[in-house]
Amino acid sequence: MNKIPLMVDLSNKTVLIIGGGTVAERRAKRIHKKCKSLKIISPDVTAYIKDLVIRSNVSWIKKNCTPSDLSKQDIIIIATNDPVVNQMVLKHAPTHTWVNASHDAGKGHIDFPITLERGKLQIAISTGSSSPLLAKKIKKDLELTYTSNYESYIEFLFHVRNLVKSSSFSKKRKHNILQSVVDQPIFDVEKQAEFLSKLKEQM
Ligand SMILES: C[C@@]1(CC(=O)O)C2=NC(=C\c3[nH]c(c(CCC(=O)O)c3CC(=O)O)Cc3[nH]c(c(CC(=O)O)c3CCC(=O)O)/C=C3\N/C(=C\2)[C@@H](CCC(=O)O)[C@]3(C)CC(=O)O)/[C@H]1CCC(=O)O
Ligand SMILES: NC(=O)c1ccc[n+]([C@@H]2O[C@H](COP(=O)([O-])OP(=O)(O)OC[C@H]3O[C@@H](n4cnc5c(N)ncnc54)[C@H](O)[C@@H]3O)[C@@H](O)[C@H]2O)c1
Repeated sequence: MNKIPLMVDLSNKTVLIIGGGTVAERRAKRIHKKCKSLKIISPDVTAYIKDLVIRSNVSWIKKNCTPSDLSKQDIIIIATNDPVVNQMVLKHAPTHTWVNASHDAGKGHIDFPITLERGKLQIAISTGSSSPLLAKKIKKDLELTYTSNYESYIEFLFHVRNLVKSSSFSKKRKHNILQSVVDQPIFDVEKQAEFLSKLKEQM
């Protein structure tokens, strides 16, 4: 296992998915709003992908993939059920392109770990392809700890941190405030607003 977790901005990246089945659909769902463009090459696609093509930046080229389709892409996701095609893409993908090999993760440069999202909080879980089902179970466990009220709490922490960073408080005081809102979490939205207005008064 040679991979490390990274947060990636795809907003100026072009993505190509080869295949239009279950895995392609999962990937398309996850990234279509985040990347510059998303192209899908496959003789057929799921109903969900067809709908995406109608209402978003996703395009579908209805054909079998060939080596000449692989140039000029920042990211290529291999998601066909044909081992010969999957192998062909691995062989012909340009060297600068990041490849996700959903049939055999070890052959690609990037994986799509399962994630738990609570607004700005994102927890990605990888078992290094040992057990995607364990990753799914761990997500379920974490959902019980990081409940939906973390979404507003994370937003609150974001505002506190920005205020503290822009303040002229001493380094020690800045640290104490940032530590206190982690040690004593405030989940109540009204109390969060009170905390922020008191903080502003002190600035
Ligand atoms: C958690 C979840 C999230 C998601 O995909 O969104 C996810 N796989 C899920 C399900 C699942 N995947 C597979 C099965 C069949 C049972 C089994 O094989 O165990 C099932 C079970 C099912 O379908 O219910 C087969 C499989 N998966 C990968 C390979 C290739 C390989 O292992 O090399 C093969 C063999 C393919 C083959 O045999 O041909 C690879 C990946 N799967 C990952 C994530 C990433 C690693 C996460 C980690 O490190 O733990 C990685 C690297 C992603 C990537 O491809 O970048 C998602 C839950 C979906 C949900 O929420 O319902
Ligand atoms: N990474 C994961 O999480 C994961 C999970 C399950 C399965 N898999 C693996 O991912 C691959 C896809 O699985 P799936 O469940 O989405 O399969 P699927 O059968 O639902 O879809 C396969 C798609 O590939 C298309 N295809 C076939 N030949 C093609 C070609 N020459 N060019 C372009 N497209 C072509 C088919 O038309 C179909 O749309 C398989 O290799 C499977 O073993 C990965």
